[in-house]
Amino acid sequence: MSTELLIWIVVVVAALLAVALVTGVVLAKRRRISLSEPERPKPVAGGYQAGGGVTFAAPERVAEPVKPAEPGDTVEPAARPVEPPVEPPAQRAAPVAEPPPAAEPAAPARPEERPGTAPAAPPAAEAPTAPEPVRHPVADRTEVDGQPGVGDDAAVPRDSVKRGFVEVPLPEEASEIEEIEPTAGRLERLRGKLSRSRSTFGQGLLGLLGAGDLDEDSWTDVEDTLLLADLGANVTDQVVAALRERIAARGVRSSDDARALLREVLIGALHPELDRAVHALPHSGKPAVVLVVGVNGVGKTTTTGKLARVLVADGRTVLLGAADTFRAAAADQLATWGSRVGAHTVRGAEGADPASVAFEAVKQGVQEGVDTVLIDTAGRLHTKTGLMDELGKVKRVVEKQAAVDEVLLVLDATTGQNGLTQARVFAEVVDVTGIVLTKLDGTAKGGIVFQVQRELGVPVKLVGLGEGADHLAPFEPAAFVDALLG
Ligand SMILES: Nc1nc2c(ncn2[C@@H]2O[C@H](COP(=O)(O)OP(=O)(O)OP(=O)(O)O)[C@@H](O)[C@H]2O)c(=O)[nH]1
Repeated sequence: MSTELLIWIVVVVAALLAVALVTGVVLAKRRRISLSEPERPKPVAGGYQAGGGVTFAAPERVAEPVKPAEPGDTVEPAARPVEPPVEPPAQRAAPVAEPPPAAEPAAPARPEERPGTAPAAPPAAEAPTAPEPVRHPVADRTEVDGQPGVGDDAAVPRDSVKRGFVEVPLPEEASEIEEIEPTAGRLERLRGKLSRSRSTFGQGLLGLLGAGDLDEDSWTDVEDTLLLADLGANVTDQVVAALRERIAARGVRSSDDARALLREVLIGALHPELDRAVHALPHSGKPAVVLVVGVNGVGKTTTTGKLARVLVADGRTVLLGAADTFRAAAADQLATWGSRVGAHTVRGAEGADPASVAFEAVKQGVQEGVDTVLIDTAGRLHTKTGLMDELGKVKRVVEKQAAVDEVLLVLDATTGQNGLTQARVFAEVVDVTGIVLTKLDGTAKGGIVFQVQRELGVPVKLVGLGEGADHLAPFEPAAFVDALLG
């Protein structure tokens, strides 16, 4: 081989090596670029199984672009202008910035006028006339047969003058943020709390079905047991029909057979396929907004606090909005829950416009970049129109800042049919996306879960099983039925 040929071979090999080297560097760079894609601080789409056991999700839909906050945003064009503030009660006055006197209607209580407060709901363009300030009859608790009234049954006038948003100090911070019990398997762990339901419902049915041949009288007893446990006529018919059909097809020879069959039918009646994720994850660069609605006393504030704990335990940041301005203690209660988990609470003065507090809460939530804003609302309105007006306004005003992802209707399981009546009223006025059934520990009528879901066509997502801070569990049909059957 000539020297010249050797030189050519060396040159060609060197050139090939150089090309390979350059290609390698380019590919490596490309790979680095795709790797260094700006990391999202938090997942913004799709759901995930929370380590805590409650499933949280961001909504599937792409949130519609929301309008930036503009002057006049807190009040719809047709809505009443922000009215002059009422003097706060003396006992609450301490560090609360004094609102301007009612005699100056053109200067409603606006947060930007207070030192250290971000601008909130600006007043409507038109200056309101000066109506006589009227106090909310806070002491009035509307009761119907011992139950809180709703819709036309409630009697609290809402035409009183509303005060604007007022920043007040939070109750003393808890000395240290509390340890939060993991929520995985909570329903199982709280199984004992359902014992009253269990004895009436599960054990009674198992006794009847496991007793051998069932005659018409036995089926009537099965029906009665289901009705007594508050399953309601429709669900009872459905469950009995399914049991009769399957027993005829397969027969029941042992108590294990009876248990397996009953379990299968009851789980089916709870529609395990429904999406029970709580839509509380941020999306489109904004916090998720969860409205908690329901009549007074059902456990809205407690549930909001417990839910904040679950989210915080799951590594989320939460801001609470105390839009239940009807009762000052409700805001104190919520702020205390917040301080226990390190969540900030935005609140207004007693009797303030709930929509302005909700607006301010979501605004601050967006500014602070929190994951979730939980808004506790009031449910004391004297007519269905009043309820619709107020909840509709809260929702509309909030949506100027960020989409409302979840409307959780809180129902007290111990109120039976009254709870269902409330549920129907709320479902008519606001688009309920999930139900929280509280006080299941205090009733022998766990069957209300079946009825509520069927009536509203909305899944029960969470259940309250006690007054304890961690007594809120995700609703899982199979675990619930197992708890009932013992
Ligand atoms: N046993 C039991 N009690 C509960 C549960 N959830 C809430 N409670 C209690 O129910 C009572 C009322 O709860 P709140 O959270 O104040 O109810 P609310 O709906 O916010 O009431 P208002 O602010 O008056 O509208 C409190 O004593 C709670 O401790 C539960 O799951 N089980």
